[in-house]
Amino acid sequence: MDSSKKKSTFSWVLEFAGMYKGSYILSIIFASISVLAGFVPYFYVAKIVRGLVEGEKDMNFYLLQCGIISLCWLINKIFHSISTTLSHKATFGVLAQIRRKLTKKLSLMPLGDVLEDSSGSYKNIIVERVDSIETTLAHIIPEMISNAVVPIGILVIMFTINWKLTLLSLISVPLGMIFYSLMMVGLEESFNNTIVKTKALNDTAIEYINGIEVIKAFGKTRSSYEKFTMAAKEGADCFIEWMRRCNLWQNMALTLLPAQLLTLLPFVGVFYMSGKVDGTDAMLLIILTLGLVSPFMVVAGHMDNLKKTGSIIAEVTSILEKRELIRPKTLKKKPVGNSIEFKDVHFGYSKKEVLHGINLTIKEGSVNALVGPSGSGKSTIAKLIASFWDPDKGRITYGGVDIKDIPLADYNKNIAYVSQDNYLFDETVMENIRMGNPDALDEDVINAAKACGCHDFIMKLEKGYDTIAGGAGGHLSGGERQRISIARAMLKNAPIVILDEATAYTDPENEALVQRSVAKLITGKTLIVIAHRLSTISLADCIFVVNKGNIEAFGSQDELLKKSPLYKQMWEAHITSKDLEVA
Ligand SMILES: Nc1ncnc2c1ncn2[C@@H]1O[C@H](COP(=O)(O)OP(=O)(O)OP(=O)(O)O)[C@@H](O)[C@H]1O
Repeated sequence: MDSSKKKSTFSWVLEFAGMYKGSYILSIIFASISVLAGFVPYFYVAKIVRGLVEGEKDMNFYLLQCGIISLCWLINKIFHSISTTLSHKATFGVLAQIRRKLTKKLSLMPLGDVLEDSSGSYKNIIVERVDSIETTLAHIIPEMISNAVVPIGILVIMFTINWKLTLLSLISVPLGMIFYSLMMVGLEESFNNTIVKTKALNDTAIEYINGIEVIKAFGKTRSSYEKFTMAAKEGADCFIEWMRRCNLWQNMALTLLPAQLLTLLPFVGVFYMSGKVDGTDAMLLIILTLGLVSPFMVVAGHMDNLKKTGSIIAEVTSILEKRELIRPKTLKKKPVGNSIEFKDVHFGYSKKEVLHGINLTIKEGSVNALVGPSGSGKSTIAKLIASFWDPDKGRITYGGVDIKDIPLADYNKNIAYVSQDNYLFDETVMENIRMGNPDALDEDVINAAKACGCHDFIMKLEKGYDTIAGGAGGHLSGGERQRISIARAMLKNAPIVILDEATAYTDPENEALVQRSVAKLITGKTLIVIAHRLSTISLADCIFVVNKGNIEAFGSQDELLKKSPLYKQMWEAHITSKDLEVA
């Protein structure tokens, strides 16, 4: 947030404008001409007035003035339209650039950091929040600059006509500025508060919608709805509070700042009566004063929008400044084999360390299991292997090379991560599986699906492989979703498979099907499985017992039963629960 404050909105926009800078500059030039053409008619109106006062009878004189006024009006409209079109075009380019940078940033950030924030909140910033600055950016640059220029031009002319009356016409401005400053006191805080509350409302809405199944199943509809309505009320309250704080000052400022005519008229009367100004100049001053008001109001209106844009820019900047996984672009040293080694690895979420010096070796082609009590750090170890984050201390090597020295894309090719909640995109089933290997032919996809026991149920779907999987795979059952994600991993054909063992779909039929597809997936691979049911890993080459962020013991099942009291205890508990199931 801070760094955005160092830069003005304009310099920030220009930074993103890139190839569109020219369009913005042209837009400003066209807008300035448009505004100029907008205030030239005041002179010609004054001329008409002078003609009427002085008894001019030549019709052509009036027709000429009217012609010029019409021409100016036409120029004003046409140039304004060109300016706005150019500015809109440039702004869409800038927004596309911002979105490209944001999505690129997400791909460079540690995956774990991306997953930690709700996907809804990134979507909200990338799509909606960025979109909401389009109108402001498109209008603000040409309009604000040109409308700021007009009052200055008008004032210069007014000063040349009669500087005393011009100064007197501005009496209300300092007063208005005082009220404007009062309005600005605490505005930043109130405004930021509205942003925080609106974001909270947005997150609560996303949570409510995403969790609707659980909410209904556990009868939490009322409390969850209350949380949502509370967030909505707090959102509304902070806006009302903001309005309440600044309403009076804002109205005073908006009344006084453009009130030049009110102060000018009595003085013009006095000056005219005492012969210090003639009728034409008096008229001209009155007409020019009218021309001060509307550009001024446009600028004032944009100040508010500029503030909103500033806060969105701060949100975008805060994402762009997030930490990245630093990886080289090219591979300096080729890994030898597919072994993985942790050397004194420490890792923590935020400030709390959860892994305290892990040392482990996963041999190429071996079957490995991570077991241990809930919260002991099994998933964290698996996610570090998958490069979701970097360790805070220590090293993880792949084939003898530190994974920090391997380009991320190269490393990712070696890992297939199959979790319980693998995401299915709102694409066809065919494309969802093909994501494992974008170059795979339809035939390869179908073969992978067959190997994972998906083919039959896919063929029974309304459009077979062309059926849309639905948001997060919602059109498919849990077991079906899981088998599709296993097929996707199989198509990837990565040498290392990390399997967050499923516990969710444990009906016997599905379990057998999932186990069979897993067996096909892992043939000849290095497997790391986070095991919740010990019977499934009893034959593993190496079982790592994770406890409180440490590897307490490792070895085969037989070895562990002898040397690890924790494992023995877990195994006995598992056997007992199996017996109970059978009984
Ligand atoms: N994203 C996160 N942010 C903060 N803390 C986290 C995060 N993920 C896990 N933790 C904490 O880190 C510790 C280890 O969690 P981890 O998920 O690795 O354990 P686990 O052994 O896989 O647990 P389980 O068997 O219940 O899945 C726990 O204390 C957990 O609360």
